[in-house]
Amino acid sequence: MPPDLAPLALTMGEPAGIGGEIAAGAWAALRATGPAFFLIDDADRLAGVPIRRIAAPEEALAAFPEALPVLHRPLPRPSVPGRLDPANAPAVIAAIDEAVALAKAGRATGIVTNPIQKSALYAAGFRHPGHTEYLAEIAGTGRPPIMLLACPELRVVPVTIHEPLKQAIARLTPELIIECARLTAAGLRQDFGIAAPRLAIAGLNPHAGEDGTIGTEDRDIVAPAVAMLRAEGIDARGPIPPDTMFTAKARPGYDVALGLYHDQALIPIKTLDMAGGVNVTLGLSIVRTSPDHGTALDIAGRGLADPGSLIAALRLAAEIAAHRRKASS
Ligand SMILES: NC(=O)C1=CN([C@@H]2O[C@H](COP(=O)(O)OP(=O)(O)OC[C@H]3O[C@@H](n4cnc5c(N)ncnc54)[C@H](O)[C@@H]3O)[C@@H](O)[C@H]2O)C=CC1
Ligand SMILES: NCC(=O)COP(=O)(O)O
Repeated sequence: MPPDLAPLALTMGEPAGIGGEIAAGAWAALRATGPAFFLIDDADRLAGVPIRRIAAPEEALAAFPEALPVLHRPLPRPSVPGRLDPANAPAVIAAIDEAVALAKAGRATGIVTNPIQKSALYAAGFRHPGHTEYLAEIAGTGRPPIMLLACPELRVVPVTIHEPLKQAIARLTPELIIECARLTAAGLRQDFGIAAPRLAIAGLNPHAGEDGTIGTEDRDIVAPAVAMLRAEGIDARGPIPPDTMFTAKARPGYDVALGLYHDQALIPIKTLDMAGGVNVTLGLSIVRTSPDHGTALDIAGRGLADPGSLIAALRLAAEIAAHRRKASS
């Protein structure tokens, strides 16, 4: 573990979910190798591993090999696994805000977010569909955020994110696809060190529309977007029939697959590697990753939660930070 690097900041996520358990599991897996991180959470609710309360992120590196460093932020009400409590929602959001502020100040190398229960935050007045959109507001660069999910065998980006499917399809335009593709290509260059990313863009309809005979969106929206991207030098292909673009044979042919809506992009990666998938927000001023799964309220507190995706998220955040450091040196 390089001694001079700031640690990563890990947020509490939904206190009734599995965030605390997987944070403990991730610490146990990474304590000897890093990357080092500290958790912003109520230290009193954490169990199973040694905990070290720290007063500042700068104390985390020394503590990390021996105990999980925690910036203690007491919850208004004790958390109960599986039971949502709206009184704790402000603390969940405050942990995200604090992690972002620390990353912006260079006191954290990046942020890794534990899953939030979106409906619980909406009920408490949170106005953003998820972290991705919230982070774009508080740590964005003026461009739309891109949600990329990555596992060793596949990267995917949904062009439209958290919105009803009907609305997502109605909103599809060549411009929307082009903007998403440009930002994705820039993100892969900056954060993954891929000099000339190859983009595969899914079709919308069965067989990518079969020459306009099974829906016209592929011909009229996706194909012009691909042509424009190619004209400006981006290695884009599509519209590709969505049912075959994720096969083992097809995947090595591209660096990222753009799905036109949330589930078109996320179902393949979660099916392929739920335990190893990582959610990354491209286009922020800070590094942000997250496990690919949600709060798992159904298993919270039962010792069943797999920390694999969080471990992968911590490792990937450190790798992305290293790419950014290299690019700026
Ligand atoms: N980045 C984030 O903050 C995310 C938050 N969510 C939120 O999570 C909440 C629940 O969403 P669901 O659709 O139920 O998805 P989920 O991922 O929480 O659960 C789906 C299934 O996978 C299992 N599972 C999830 N993570 C696991 C792990 N680490 N180990 C073992 N089993 C695991 C659960 O027990 C459940 O059976 C929603 O409010 C959703 O918005 C969902 C995805 C990402
Ligand atoms: N389905 C992925 C997801 O919900 C991720 O949301 P977030 O990272 O934007 O909170």
